[in-house]
Amino acid sequence: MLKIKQLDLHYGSTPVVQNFSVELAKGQIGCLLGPSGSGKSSILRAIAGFELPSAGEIFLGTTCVGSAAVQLRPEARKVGMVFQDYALFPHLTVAGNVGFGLFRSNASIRRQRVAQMLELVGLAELSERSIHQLSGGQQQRVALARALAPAPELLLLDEPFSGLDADLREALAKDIRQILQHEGITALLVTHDQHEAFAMADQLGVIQQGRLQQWGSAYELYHQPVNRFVADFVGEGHLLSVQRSHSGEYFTALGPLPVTVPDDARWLMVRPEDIEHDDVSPLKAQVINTAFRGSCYHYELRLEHGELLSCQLQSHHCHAVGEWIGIRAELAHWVFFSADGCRK
Ligand SMILES: Nc1ncnc2c1ncn2[C@@H]1O[C@H](COP(=O)(O)OP(=O)(O)OP(=O)(O)O)[C@@H](O)[C@H]1O
Repeated sequence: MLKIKQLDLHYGSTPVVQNFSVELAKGQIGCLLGPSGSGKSSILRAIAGFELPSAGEIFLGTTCVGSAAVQLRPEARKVGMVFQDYALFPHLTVAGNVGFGLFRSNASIRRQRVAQMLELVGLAELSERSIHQLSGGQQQRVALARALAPAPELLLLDEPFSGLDADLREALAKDIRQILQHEGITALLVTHDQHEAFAMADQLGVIQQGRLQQWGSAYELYHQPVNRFVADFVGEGHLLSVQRSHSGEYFTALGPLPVTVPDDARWLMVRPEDIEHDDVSPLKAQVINTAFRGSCYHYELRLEHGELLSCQLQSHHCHAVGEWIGIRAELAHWVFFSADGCRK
């Protein structure tokens, strides 16, 4: 449904996106994750038709809608957009906002479609309210209903939840996923927030300085990151230095490695769930920070020679900062990186 092939974007002579390729099948939800300024919004704007590619091609279905030579007008692309600030019209009611893009339809079809969209996003009761009488989450639903009303083939969502608090963001992300799946709409979301990305997307891409580092499922990004940047950006974790003894045995600060270690492995990735508390373990770590997270405590730990780790323990365990506790490594995934940061 959406195919982007080797896209390059420049602002003036400055390259902002380079050799970017991804594909989404019909009905799939994709997500672009990356630090501020990495080029995520520029990619959405190019898909919507607001930026001209300097190289590469953007296909919607079998039609090339954007390349250095082809630039289909934004309104001819059947692409809907939902922005960070909702961009709702304050002088129109909820229904007026949702029906805004349906100016080509006659009044009765427009009324019907607006009612259907408001039903879909769970706001049927509020159709005559003005925008300022809605909560942030309700406004976001109106923005979604407005973007869906003209039946776009592709929906682009640029940081759609960033004005909302964390709990609402995740709940809304799941609701919107259900609505999009129900309607069979292909969507591409941009966010900084990986919880939101995991709640919503089938396929995720991590971008660094305009270059796609990895495109895959949340599981692949978390457990099989292609490089240190993706490992750092997705989820939490630490890297322990891999050493080789005179006898040829590989080890880290956690002890000998019980698996085959690739020759030039330099770092081992350790996620918080890889570390368990074990009072009788000879391996000790000092608690340097704690954070209560309801179902668990999150601990930052320091090993004897200064290496850092983190772990999550059930919240009835309560260890004070400064305390030494016994720990044990229980790694289910062995992810090694070479000195240049690539996964081995
Ligand atoms: N219209 C523009 N003219 C010139 N430079 C721009 C323009 N828009 C964005 N940029 C620059 O292009 C780079 C990518 O910006 P973009 O908005 O695509 O990043 P982003 O990953 O979406 O960032 P954020 O997460 O902060 O929204 C940044 O360095 C930005 O300053």
